[in-house]
Amino acid sequence: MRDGEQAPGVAFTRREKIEIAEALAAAGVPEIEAGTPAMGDEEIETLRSIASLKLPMRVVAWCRMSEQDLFAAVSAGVTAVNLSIPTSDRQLQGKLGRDRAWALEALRHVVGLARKIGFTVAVGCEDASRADPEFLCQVAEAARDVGAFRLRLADTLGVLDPFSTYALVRRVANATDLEIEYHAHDDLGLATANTLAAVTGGARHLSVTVTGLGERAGNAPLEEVAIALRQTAREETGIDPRALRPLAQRVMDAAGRPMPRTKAIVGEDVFTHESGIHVSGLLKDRATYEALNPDLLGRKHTLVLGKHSGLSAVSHALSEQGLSVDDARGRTILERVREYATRTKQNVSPEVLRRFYEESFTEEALRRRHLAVMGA
Ligand SMILES: CC(=O)SCCNC(=O)CCNC(=O)[C@H](O)C(C)(C)COP(=O)(O)OP(=O)(O)OC[C@H]1O[C@@H](n2cnc3c(N)ncnc32)[C@H](O)[C@@H]1OP(=O)(O)O
Ligand SMILES: O=C(O)CCC(=O)C(=O)O
Repeated sequence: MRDGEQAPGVAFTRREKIEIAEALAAAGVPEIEAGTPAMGDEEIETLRSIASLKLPMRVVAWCRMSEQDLFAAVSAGVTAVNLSIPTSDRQLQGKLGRDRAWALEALRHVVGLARKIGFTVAVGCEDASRADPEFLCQVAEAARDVGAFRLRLADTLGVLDPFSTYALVRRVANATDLEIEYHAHDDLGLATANTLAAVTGGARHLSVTVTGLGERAGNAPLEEVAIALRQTAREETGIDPRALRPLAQRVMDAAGRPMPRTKAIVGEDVFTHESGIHVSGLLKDRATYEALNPDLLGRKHTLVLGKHSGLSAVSHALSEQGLSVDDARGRTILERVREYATRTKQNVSPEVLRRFYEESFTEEALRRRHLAVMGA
């Protein structure tokens, strides 16, 4: 809810954030980063409202590594904070005019203070992907010494690939007994792959956003990570797969963005089949073209008719209307299906298919008469 709402032009109302928090909890999400108290009174009140719901999840406030942000989190009534510090020299120097020694000192001071106040504290390593891994290990050691429970490694600019993610996470995870979180960005389209690589490297906490909504190209999508972990690594996340699509739609509505039809796991078309070869295979044995069982997500396969359909698809669609055709008539109808799909750029509805079926008799009669005239 924090990085997701950083997507350009996305701005949730308090009511929307509360409803999204409730939906996330209902879906089994164990933790939300619900907002940034430093943004001011409205955000603080929203965080306070979410925290007061006492949902079965940890509600975290995102803060810079500063006393000021920490006190804003106190006003927000949350019990957990992510205290973020730039960790690359580029960012430390370029945006703060600081160095590594300052970062370690600020971390010890602010995390120590947060622990005294009673917060559960995670430390966010901004731009960890461009940081010296040795320095990240020092950050981990300092964070652990002053009572943080987790270290977040953020690929803030989305520059890593799965191999470099694995190496980075492994290196830091081996050097600390803090729990490791990985926070991916999708600038290279690798956020989900990198997040899975981070798990293999030792991360047990994953920053994700619904549909991958987030800063610039966004983050790793919750739905992709949850289902990919289950399918490829046999890791259960506790997320209810059936909740993912309604959740994604709710968030897209609040974000004022259309859901891409091809969006993995939750998009309209991801279990829709048009190509003749696929449809023919599915009709014989659905396992031929099914990697992910749609039942898991409360969804089902849909067969549609279009430019790439074959005879099996046409015969099947007609049989669903109680109609049957021989191959010759089926192929006549298939020609019309292809022509229609190309001309209208739409699939053929059952009503249009029925019309093609009915008209195929007239066409045949006309063709017969034409042949008879030619013969005469
Ligand atoms: C990678 C990420 O996603 S980081 C999270 C990004 N999230 C946001 O920016 C949340 C929305 N932001 C805001 O509402 C505002 O930027 C605020 C309230 C946080 C700060 O607003 P302003 O006081 O007006 O500052 P402004 O936005 O101009 O600049 C950000 C300041 O934070 C400082 N800063 C950035 N990161 C850190 C950090 N980890 N620790 C301490 N200070 C930091 C910058 O140096 C800059 O301060 P400066 O102007 O003294 O150099
Ligand atoms: O430092 C953090 O908590 C991560 C912040 C973030 O969103 C990022 O670096 O992309």
